[in-house]
Amino acid sequence: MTEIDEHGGVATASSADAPTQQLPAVAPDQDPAAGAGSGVAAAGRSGRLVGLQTQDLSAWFGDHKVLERVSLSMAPGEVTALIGPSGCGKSTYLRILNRMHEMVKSAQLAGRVLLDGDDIYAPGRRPADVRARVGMVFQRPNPFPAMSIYDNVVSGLKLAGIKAGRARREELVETSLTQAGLWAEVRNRLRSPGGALSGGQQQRLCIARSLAVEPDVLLMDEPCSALDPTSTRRVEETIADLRGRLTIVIVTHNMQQAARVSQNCAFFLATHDTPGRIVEAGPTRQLFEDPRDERTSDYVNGRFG
Ligand SMILES: Nc1ncnc2c1ncn2[C@@H]1O[C@H](COP(=O)(O)OP(=O)(O)OP(=O)(O)O)[C@@H](O)[C@H]1O
Repeated sequence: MTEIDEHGGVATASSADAPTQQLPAVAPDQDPAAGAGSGVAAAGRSGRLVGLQTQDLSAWFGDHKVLERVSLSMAPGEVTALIGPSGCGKSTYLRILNRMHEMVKSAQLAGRVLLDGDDIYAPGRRPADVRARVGMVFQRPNPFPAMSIYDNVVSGLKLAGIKAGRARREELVETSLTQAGLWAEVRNRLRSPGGALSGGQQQRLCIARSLAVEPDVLLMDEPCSALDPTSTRRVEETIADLRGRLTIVIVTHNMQQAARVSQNCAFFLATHDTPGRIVEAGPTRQLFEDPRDERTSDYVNGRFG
């Protein structure tokens, strides 16, 4: 088991969780260009589309094991949706992908997380560097309410420790707000407080704040669950526009949303005495129209959860 100390350091792993079983994974041969829309450039700092992969990932809070050997490939430039009933470990899994899991004191994990083939938990890898490449948007929009729209976007850079001159900041603010689908609505009031925007606009502002850092991956934890249907649609349009620019992993309880926005899907399931595992993962269309596992069929058709 890999122990994470409170500073984000990682101690040695024992062989207790050595891989014994390969769980279903998204086919690695999917064509990333298929998600590239109209041939737009990759938005990430590395200038190309980058994939994310977990290998036999297990996680604990204290003695409570919440994830069991989760192996999954999240294809570059595509949207992967994580679905499953409440408590099956989706958010925990997502938080492991950008080293936020270790912010909980009792948190532990085993297994590997590979960003573009490199282990984000390798000794010496700084959590802040990982979080600059793997951004996160949360369930509730959390802009700084008193800070201007402009400064909210720029704050992403400051939080990530990225220095940028005034011209570069202005360019990033416009680009990020444009990519987040908010520029046209706020371009004439960039100095107004972020808190004065509607809930849906605030969520797109938070997306812009994440994009300003030019991450390779954007994690979204139920980004529309606090939004009305119109705002939800705008955020979904934003996700569709971002497809092909960066790799997106989204947790959602909304099956229609998973079907609308994602190209790949992973169905997680836990029981009262077994930790969360992936039951089935693959192209979204297959999971929804021709699932291999009866539990997947029952879940996506609303028969439980
Ligand atoms: N900070 C924490 N400390 C202790 N246990 C936690 C913590 N966060 C989550 N858990 C536990 O881990 C398990 C997985 O929770 P998690 O939030 O990852 O599930 P989820 O599938 O995202 O659920 P939901 O869909 O309701 O958000 C649950 O049993 C939960 O109680």
